[in-house]
Amino acid sequence: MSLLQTQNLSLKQGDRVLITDLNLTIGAGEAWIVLGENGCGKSTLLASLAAWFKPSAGTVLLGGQAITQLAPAQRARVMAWQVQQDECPFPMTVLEKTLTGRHPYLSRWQWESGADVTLAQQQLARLDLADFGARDLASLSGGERRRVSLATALTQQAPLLLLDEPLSQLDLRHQQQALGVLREELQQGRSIVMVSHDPNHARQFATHALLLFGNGQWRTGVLADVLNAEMLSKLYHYPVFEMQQEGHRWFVPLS
Ligand SMILES: Nc1ncnc2c1ncn2[C@@H]1O[C@H](COP(=O)(O)OP(=O)(O)OP(=O)(O)O)[C@@H](O)[C@H]1O
Repeated sequence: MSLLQTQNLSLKQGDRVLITDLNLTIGAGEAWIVLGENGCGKSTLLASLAAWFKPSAGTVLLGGQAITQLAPAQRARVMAWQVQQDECPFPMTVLEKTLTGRHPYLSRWQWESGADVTLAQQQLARLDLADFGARDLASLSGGERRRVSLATALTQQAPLLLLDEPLSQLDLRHQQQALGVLREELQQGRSIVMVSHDPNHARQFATHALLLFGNGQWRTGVLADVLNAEMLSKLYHYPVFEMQQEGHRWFVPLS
């Protein structure tokens, strides 16, 4: 059975049609990269997969059940959603923020356990944030805060990760580190849907791609079938060419 499925999902923002009749099936262990121009609907799609944004038509099934019929805590035990802008209105330490990833497993007045704290600290350490636990979240740089938000999603230990530009604001080394962490998550059987603005990230972790053209049209499939220079040129309305080196493919914009 698929982990997440959309059936004829259509999304609009105001009068603008973003996605029409999307049929997507995400299985265990699959890694999807979602690509498309600014404003084409990537975040809106993730929000609808997380039952936060109401589609204009169609359904989202999580573990075979309509997502709207699952309670928020039930959904959150299956799916962790890292949003694009993760502003926190309250003063909070990095560890407190990361521990919110355990909230789907706690009852109303229950405190996090020692095991929860250890798990959160482990996720911080995987993203080079071992010494940041006591820091005020508001004092962090943009890239550091982005990594805390990814660590929070990882702490949720959900089978499916919906990640909205998790690598944005990360420097080159931390991007590679985060991609390594995501590959480890895949090896453990988790599934990932990741929005990115760099088609070259696909090569490093993805099995499948979803291309959104911003006018209702979309394309899905295994990476080799969907990702090529012609398709990316069409997607970005800009000429892209493909370079091959040591068996790897790279997509480069023509300048
Ligand atoms: N509340 C709203 N009312 C009207 N239009 C909206 C609203 N929220 C978003 N939009 C528009 O919907 C479109 C899709 O937005 P979305 O955030 O999903 O794009 P995106 O593909 O994630 O973009 P980016 O790459 O810039 O993050 C954009 O044109 C945006 O301006």
